[in-house]
Amino acid sequence: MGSGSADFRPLALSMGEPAGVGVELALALWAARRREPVPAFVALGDPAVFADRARLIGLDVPLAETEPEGAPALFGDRFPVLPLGEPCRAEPGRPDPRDAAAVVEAIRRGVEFVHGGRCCALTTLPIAKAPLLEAGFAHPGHTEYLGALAEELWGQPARAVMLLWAEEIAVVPVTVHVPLKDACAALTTDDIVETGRVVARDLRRRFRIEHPRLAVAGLNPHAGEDGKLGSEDAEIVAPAVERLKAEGIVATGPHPADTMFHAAARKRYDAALAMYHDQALIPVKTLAFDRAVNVTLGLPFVRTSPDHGTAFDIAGTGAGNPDSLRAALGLAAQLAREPLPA
Ligand SMILES: NC(=O)C1=CN([C@@H]2O[C@H](COP(=O)(O)OP(=O)(O)OC[C@H]3O[C@@H](n4cnc5c(N)ncnc54)[C@H](O)[C@@H]3O)[C@@H](O)[C@H]2O)C=CC1
Ligand SMILES: NCC(=O)COP(=O)(O)O
Repeated sequence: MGSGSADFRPLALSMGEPAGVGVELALALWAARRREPVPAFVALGDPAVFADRARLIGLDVPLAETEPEGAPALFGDRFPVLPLGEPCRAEPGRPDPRDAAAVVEAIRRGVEFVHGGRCCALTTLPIAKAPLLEAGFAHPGHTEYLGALAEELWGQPARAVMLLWAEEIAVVPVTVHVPLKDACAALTTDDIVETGRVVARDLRRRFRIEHPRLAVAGLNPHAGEDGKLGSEDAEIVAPAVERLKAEGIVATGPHPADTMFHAAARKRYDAALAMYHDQALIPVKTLAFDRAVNVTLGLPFVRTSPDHGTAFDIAGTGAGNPDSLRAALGLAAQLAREPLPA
């Protein structure tokens, strides 16, 4: 199915939050694989979570426990799953912080499989941040954790950057999982420049855009209105744009964020750099909620995710739309196939 021939390494698919919608979206995509092929993956997590959810939503999905190497050949007939961690306790829609270790383990093992050449890339099912943080997890999201894992396993510094990508829009938040008041206070010229460098490099290397055009948003209304509505645009953002340009990166801004995302404006850039999480994610989720993919740039491997979260309100109903996960799996397989230019 898709790349489900035995010649291909599978994608690693981490279980995500076992109470969330991700589990059933993966099952639904597998169940529909003959109509709409998906790249072969191996799900990493508690097999009972997948089996119970399939039963609950009325899908006939035979599971097969396997190591990654066995997944491509199995994929046509069985849903491949590699058991990890302890049995999970969550019920659909009701997360249990005692599952945190298993959730984190699935992500870590996925990265290890990619590092070891046993999987071609990682796609993550959504996690809920609160139960993980409650259980003592040290990172506010996958992005930050993946940066730390990359440094640990590859032994080189990694600046993990969140890109939300769809055909019609691509956005990058410079500050990510940070409370808004702290994001404003923490924003620095260096952060914008370093993020811009990663985006320009990876759009070129991974997305094959030869001269990526970056549009940098201002922080304040009307990008500060000549300093009358805040000084950060002139003092922090504008110097970052100048530094990126001086390095030969095509960058413009600071642009008033409210007028950067309409159709004509989006034609002028390949990615928008936003100064905080919602400035980036509101436009992409408004325009392309069921298609957009979260891609982590700046890593020595490919990681994608659907753009949405755990959707506890519909978990266990079978009503979730799997299209963003389908796009995430497809993009991961596509990016992993492309050899990286120097
Ligand atoms: N990549 C990840 O791990 C992500 C995790 N999250 C986490 O998810 C949790 C819930 O976040 P929310 O802000 O509520 O966002 P959410 O995306 O989980 O849900 C927002 C709304 O969209 C709907 N929705 C989401 N995915 C859907 C799908 N596939 N089909 C149909 N409807 C869908 C939900 O039912 C809900 O009404 C939080 O803990 C958040 O941290 C959020 C975004 C990404
Ligand atoms: N809102 C996007 C999001 O929270 C996803 O973050 P991550 O877990 O992929 O870092």
